[in-house]
Amino acid sequence: MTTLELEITALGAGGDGLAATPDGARLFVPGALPGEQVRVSPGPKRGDGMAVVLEGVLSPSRDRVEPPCPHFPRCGGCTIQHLALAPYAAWKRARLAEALSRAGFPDAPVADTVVTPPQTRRRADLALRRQADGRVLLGFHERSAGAVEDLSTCLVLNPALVALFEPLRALLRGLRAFRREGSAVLNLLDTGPDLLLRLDGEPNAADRSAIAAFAAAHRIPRIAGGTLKGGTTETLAQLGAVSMALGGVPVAPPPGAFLQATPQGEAAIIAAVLDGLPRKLAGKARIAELHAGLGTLSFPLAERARVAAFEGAADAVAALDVAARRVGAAISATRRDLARQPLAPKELDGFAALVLDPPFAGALDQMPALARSQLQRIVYVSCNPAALTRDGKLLQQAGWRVAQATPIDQFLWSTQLEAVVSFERPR
Ligand SMILES: C[S@@+](CC[C@H](N)C(=O)[O-])C[C@H]1O[C@@H](n2cnc3c(N)ncnc32)[C@H](O)[C@@H]1O
Repeated sequence: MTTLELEITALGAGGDGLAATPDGARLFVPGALPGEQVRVSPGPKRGDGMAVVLEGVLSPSRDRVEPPCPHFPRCGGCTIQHLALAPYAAWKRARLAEALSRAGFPDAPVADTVVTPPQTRRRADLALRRQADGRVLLGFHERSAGAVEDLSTCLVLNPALVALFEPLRALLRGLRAFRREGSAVLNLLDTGPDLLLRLDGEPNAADRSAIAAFAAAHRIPRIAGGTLKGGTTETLAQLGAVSMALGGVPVAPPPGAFLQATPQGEAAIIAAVLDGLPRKLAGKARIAELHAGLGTLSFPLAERARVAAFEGAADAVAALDVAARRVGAAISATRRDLARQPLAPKELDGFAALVLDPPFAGALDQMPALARSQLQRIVYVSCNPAALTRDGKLLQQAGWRVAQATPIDQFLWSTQLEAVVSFERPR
């Protein structure tokens, strides 16, 4: 094929337009929208078809809009800025309906998508790269290849974090600890930005004083350091306490801690989780919460029942435990690796409901026990439709049904999709 004209029939899960060649081969057309007539040229082969290059849009969709960010479409942070918000939200809703349908729930009631506004993301994991000439690139990985898109701005992140881009580049330029590769986790807490720099070298005394001066100049209470491999972190500068209110309770997040990406997304998730619980909970009702993190859901849940919270990360569970004890919240926080040691069906007896919020991989190891348990309600917070399909199918096979499902778009203009799905066991 040299160039080809074809019609886009759908928007795929990866945000590419989908089309078929006259002989039926599947084509992925980045940047194209359903209903558009486009001209394409050959691109790389993919396992499930061929990615092609969009040469021109011959008849644009009415849903096409001008992408607002100068870094679009190179930056991997956003994939779908060229689609108007209403069809974008409908596409995300349809993806959740499809994920549940594949799990065996074709008639699941799926609410409209909760879309979060631009400039509200309070957490970013940025890639850092030093060029041969010493220049520092800071941004998200580009969609193609492993390059880093050097960001001058970002329309999804909170401006308080964007304001740190240029000063952070200047700091990194001078650090001996930063040789070629690194990453910066930027969390915006109630006490201000909280930074975790993962670099490929050891900070020396000059690095440490430059980092401390940077923290003071930009009112950053804490900057922590770590290696690219992950693992333990070290406080490099601490000018004050760090704190984040979760369900109204102040918690001290460890460096680089998981936070729900936006305050609006967090509020929508909490509302959907609480709404997914049984209508009536007895005074002494107990709720099991898996993958509790710092307690984003635990504290709101503790307003309704006693919460047995389980979490794998030692520093997160310690922060949750300290905060819960300080305010006397009805939460018992236990460290447990739920992949290696899932809760057994017997341990689940007596809970009025269970809430789980697993990482991207889902909760495959935990699902068989949940399916077989005596539980009547499971509220599943998902950040991966494929894992939700796989895990939901196990519940479907055990006779569970979907009571309600809410898509939540915390990562505006991306292909990511979060959802809160309430499963109930028919009596
Ligand atoms: C999507 S986050 C949700 C955290 C929390 N519910 C919140 O809303 O902030 C997933 C959580 O699962 C935890 N996690 C990941 N793997 C785990 C495992 N094998 N066992 C227990 N917890 C795990 C992570 O540490 C993280 O806190």
